[in-house]
Amino acid sequence: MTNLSVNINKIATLRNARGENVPDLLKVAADCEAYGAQGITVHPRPDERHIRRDDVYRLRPLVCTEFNIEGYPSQSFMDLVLQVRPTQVTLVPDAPDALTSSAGWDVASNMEFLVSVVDRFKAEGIRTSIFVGTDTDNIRQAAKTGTDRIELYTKPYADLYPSGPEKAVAPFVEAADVALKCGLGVNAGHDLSLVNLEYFHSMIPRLSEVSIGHALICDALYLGLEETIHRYLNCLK
Ligand SMILES: CC(=O)[C@@H](O)[C@H](O)COP(=O)(O)O
Ligand SMILES: NCC(=O)COP(=O)(O)O
Repeated sequence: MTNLSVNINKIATLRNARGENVPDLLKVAADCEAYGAQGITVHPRPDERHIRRDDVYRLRPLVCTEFNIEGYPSQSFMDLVLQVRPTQVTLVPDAPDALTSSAGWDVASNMEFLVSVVDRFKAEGIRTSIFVGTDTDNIRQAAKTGTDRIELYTKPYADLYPSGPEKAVAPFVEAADVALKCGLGVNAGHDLSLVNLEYFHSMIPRLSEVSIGHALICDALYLGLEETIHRYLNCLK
């Protein structure tokens, strides 16, 4: 079964626009779970452009599905995660000023660092996931870190999908196959949408989780949050 984890970053973006509490991030998270989402994802970036550290603390007691925190493992980020103890932490190689995540880790070049971070989180019982591209040698290196899972960066798939779904998904099918054979769980995310998700899942049915935010929240502006979440869940059946 592939879990849908709703990334609520963009709810925080809208909330921050007026400096008050509308929309209420915690209510949206609870509603996403009530509508069937199997997880909530947040990406507290250093500049707190959307999700703030305080949001992460306030969300923790409320999230009753899987709580996934994404970010670059700076000391500040690690301290936050170790205090909050989510279900899963997803390690992302983003620079502090990155507009959004735009690449996975070069694992071999960061092996010692990633091993130490993975060890620290796993010692506290927090599931680990490393954000990577589809390069299969890099995925084999990721397995050597001891991480529980990888998360496949799916923007390249989303970009190519309109011009050729089969060509777009092929590297991801191979990458997932290699990861699973290495004993890794496989998550996926970034720019997945109602346009491209069902095909992606049909070609990689053993995905553990997709984390989806930007497109889902945009869809909800037209369809409503409950209907939108139901449509995304239907893509994962
Ligand atoms: C790792 C990943 O792909 C998502 O966390 C993405 O980076 C969302 O971040 P923004 O919502 O800040 O674009
Ligand atoms: N890990 C991907 C994520 O959490 C959401 O990415 P996006 O759907 O906002 O592109």
